[in-house]
Formats: sequence, structure tokens, C-alpha cells
Amino acid sequence: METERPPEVSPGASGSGPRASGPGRFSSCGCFFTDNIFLSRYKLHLRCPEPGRLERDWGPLLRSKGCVTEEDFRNAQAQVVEEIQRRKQLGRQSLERIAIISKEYKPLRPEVYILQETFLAPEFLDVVAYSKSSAANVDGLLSRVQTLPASGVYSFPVFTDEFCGRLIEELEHFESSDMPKGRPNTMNNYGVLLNELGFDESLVTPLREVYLQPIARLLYPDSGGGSLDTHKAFVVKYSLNQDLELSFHYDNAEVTLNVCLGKDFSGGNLYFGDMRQVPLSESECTEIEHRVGRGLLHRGQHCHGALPITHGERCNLIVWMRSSQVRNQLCPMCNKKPQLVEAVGFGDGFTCDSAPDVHTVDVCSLN
Ligand SMILES: O=C(O)CCC(=O)C(=O)O
Ligand SMILES: [Fe+2]
Repeated sequence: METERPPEVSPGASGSGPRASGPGRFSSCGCFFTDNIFLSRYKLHLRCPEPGRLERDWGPLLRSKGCVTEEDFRNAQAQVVEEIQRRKQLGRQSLERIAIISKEYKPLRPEVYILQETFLAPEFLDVVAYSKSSAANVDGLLSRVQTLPASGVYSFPVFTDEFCGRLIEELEHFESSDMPKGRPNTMNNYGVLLNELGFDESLVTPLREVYLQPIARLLYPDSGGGSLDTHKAFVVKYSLNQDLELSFHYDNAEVTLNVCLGKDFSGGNLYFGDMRQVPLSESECTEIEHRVGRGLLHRGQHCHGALPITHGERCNLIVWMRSSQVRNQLCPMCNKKPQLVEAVGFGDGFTCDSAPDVHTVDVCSLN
């Protein structure tokens, strides 16, 4: 049985990856079509291989969350069916959006798509330079970043305020355009998937490879920090008449970067509990405030959520970084050996070439 403390799930087998690419080297896990189905009304993620068994498998938990009547169960079941259908179409739909956006979208600020050192806070460049130096070690790095009360969560400036402002302007321009939009996942209804706009190749991939990898290698040697080879990047957005908060979850990632881009807001603090293996009842949560331009680095499987904002609008850049070496052994979403399904782009970061014992499965057999 799943715990009620749910993993975050990616929006699709093909939710992230190099732009306009078809099936490639990276795969997803078949559990994407059965596990971690988010029932927003009850704030629950459930494993549901057969929607017809929802009440039998999850009746007591759902009842404790207010799903009581026959109609409630019928609605919950319909939501599961709809979500599974949605997931099956994500890959194709994402490619369709990418084709339209790359052909028709005119960026307002084309310069923000290509990473320049001027976008990066000088303190961040120092931390990176130190991490790349031959003398670098974890203690030296820890003296250069802020260590937060939640274990393994670190904070440091990443972007300049100017870059944050420009990136938000670009994202607002995209949002107000009539381009098709892919949302980050079932818990974020208003953010945007950055690979679909073309941010991966020249902004997020270099940010991961050149700047974040050397830091993660020192901070998270046991969580794949030294072998991050793909990512899924998106922006989450909260405002008073849109999403307010984010449920407690863990990410489909080995290491996550979360940078606050702005704008003006109050509330919305992140809270961190324990790693996903620890029961919620034994977890103590620690709150962390956002500061514009500052990034938090944490292990993907460190459970966290976001409190409601109480005023304004909050946008954060999220980069879920994955290590195929680590996840090929165990899919963090189903906690089993991954069953590879074909994906476009980076998929969910699994590979079969480096893990001969990974199980493969035809996606149709999961229907
Ligand atoms: O709201 C935030 O800043 C956190 C977002 C997050 O944890 C996620 O999207 O995985
Ligand atoms: Fe998260």
C-alpha cells in the first residue's frame, strides 16, 4: 500500500527533454500510468492499477478524507480514469505543442534563453568556482552556502534580480499569448514546462552541467549528485485566484533546485519534513522562506510542500535533476525496478544502455 504522503509525479513520459526530439536514449517508468494518481479534492496520491478497485483498495483512507457517498467514489474513480488517459496522451501532446511554439512563438526577451554569466549572482559564481577547484571539499563548500535547519537543504544566491525580472516578463508574455501550454504536473495548474519553450538546450542544460553539477557532486554524493545527467525544468506559479499552495510530496528527481523568481508576495514558505521512507507521523517539518534570486538545493526525495500565499504572486523555477545511474536501480516513484517505457526527450531520466538488468515493458501492456 502507498502511504498517504505522496510523491510528486511528472506530467508525462515525455514531459521534459531536448526540444523537438522523438524517442531517444531516455525512458520513463511504466508506473507513470498506474501510480501516484493525484486526487486533488482529497489531496491524496494513490496507486491505482485498476480504477474499478478504487473503493476496495483505498476505501478507508478515502473515507477518512471525506470521500463518503457512492457519488463521491464515482467521481473519484472518474478522476482516476481521466488522469490515466491524460498521462497516456502527454508525450504526443507535448511534441505537438513544441512544434507549434517553435514555429509560431515570438519571444519578448529572446536573450533569456541563452545562459550568460551575467544572469548569475556573483556569490553563485564563487561557489561554483570553489566547487570546481582541485582543493574543493564538502566542508569548504558548506562554509560558502547557507545550511538550513532541514537536513541536506542548502541555500545560496543563484540569479541576479535583473535576470529574475526578465525571465518573469518572458514567461508572462508566453502566458498571455495564444500558444498551447503544458503545465508542470497535476498539482501545479498555472506554471509552465520550460522545455516546451526551448529553454532546455541553452539555459537549463548548461546551468545543470556547468554550474550545478559540481556543487551537487560534493553535497549529495550518495543521492546521485555526481552523476546527474538529465532534468525536468518548469516554473510554478501561485496567486490568490489561482493555485495557492502545494501539497506535501517528494519530487521525481535525485536533486532539486528551487529558485524564487519573484514577484511580490507574502506567505508561500516551503516546509520540509523527512525523507520519503520516514512515516509522516514521525516527521517534523521545518519552514523555509523564499528570497528572490536565491536557490534552495535539496534531495528530490526529501518530502516538502508549499504553504498558501497570502498576497501577491509567486513564481519559482524548479529543476528536477535526475541520475540515470541511480534511478535505473530503483524508480523513486514506485520503489521498484523501473519498467522502461519509450519516451521523448529526457523522459523521466531512465536509460537501458547502462543497466542491462532493467526490466522493459511495452506501454500497451499496461493498459
Ligand atoms: O512551490 C514551490 O516553490 C515548490 C515546488 C515544488 O516543490 C515542486 O514543484 O516540486
Ligand atoms: Fe517538489
